[in-house]
Amino acid sequence: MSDLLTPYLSFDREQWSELRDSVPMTLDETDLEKLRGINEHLTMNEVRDIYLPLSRLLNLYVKARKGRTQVLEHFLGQKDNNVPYVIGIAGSVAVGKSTTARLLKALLERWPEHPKVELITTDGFLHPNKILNERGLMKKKGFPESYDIRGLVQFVADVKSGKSRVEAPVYSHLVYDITEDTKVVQQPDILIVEGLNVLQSGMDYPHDPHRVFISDFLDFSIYVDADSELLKTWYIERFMAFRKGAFQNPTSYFHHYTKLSHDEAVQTASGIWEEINGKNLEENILPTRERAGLILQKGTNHAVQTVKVRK
Ligand SMILES: Nc1ncnc2c1ncn2[C@@H]1O[C@H](COP(=O)(O)OP(=O)(O)O)[C@@H](O)[C@H]1O
Ligand SMILES: CC(C)(COP(=O)(O)O)[C@@H](O)C(=O)NCCC(=O)O
Repeated sequence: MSDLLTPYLSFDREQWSELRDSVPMTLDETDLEKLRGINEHLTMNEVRDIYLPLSRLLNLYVKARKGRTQVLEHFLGQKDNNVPYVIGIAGSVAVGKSTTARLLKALLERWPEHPKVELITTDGFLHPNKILNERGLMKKKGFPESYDIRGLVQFVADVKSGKSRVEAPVYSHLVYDITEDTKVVQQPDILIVEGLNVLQSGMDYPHDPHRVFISDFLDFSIYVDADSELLKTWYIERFMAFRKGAFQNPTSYFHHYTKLSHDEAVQTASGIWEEINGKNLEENILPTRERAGLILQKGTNHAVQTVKVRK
């Protein structure tokens, strides 16, 4: 496609990082400590060059949306309704959605216009293992049929409609199932919804067609992208790190993986990637990429190489 015909403006790393000159914010030591806590592998260069300009752009979008809402409220003679601004973050398993979401939360809540930023992950809306087992879907976690998509859409719709208190179920990667916990969202200034399915539509759910999608309630969306070979490597690396950490816990669903040799464990992770997550990427996630308002394209070491912004 010629550049003129693409709906995106494309910035290479250098061009994008130059936009940080217009970011009237620096990071102090407390901020840096907080950001380091999000992910030890995250480099501060990456935060400064890529995510600070991104938080600035988002801040401008939030303010513009607020202005538009105020026009409507003025027209209707209403007071400020405090409707949250909703940002969706999509992309493959292991691309870094969760890290991106937590980082953006930390950066966005530093802006005085929107100090209260909440984060929700769509895995809370996976069906519990009991249902997945009954339906023969245990090896389809993350595929459209593994989610209570109506519950998820209703949740986002409730938050966006300004409801004062909305609850979501919580998934645990450790027990590999839905827990008894709930996540309560109470009228934040910004809600970040992170999950591989946030840009999917009714077409992606032929078993349960629905007319209202998550995207109907998103004010902005980001797709985090990388080549599938890299994604597979990152998935295996994370699996190996979990093996040394969380899987050691005897209550972990994957505790038995700690008994495998190094090579067997790599084989296992590679198999899960091929059979489940890589397949889901090709079939159900990658086709939604061009629905995003902004695409972050990562290269080796998670360094963002290109940023594409919808015109
Ligand atoms: N910006 C980053 N820099 C370095 N490592 C990262 C970055 N983002 C993610 N990672 C690493 O990549 C892996 C996947 O990240 P995660 O946020 O858990 O992905 P997802 O939520 O998409 O499954 C993790 O091991 C994480 O530490
Ligand atoms: C829970 C997930 C489906 C991701 O869900 P999301 O938060 O993106 O909705 C995924 O991390 C997962 O567990 N996939 C199943 C195969 C595996 O164990 O990696």
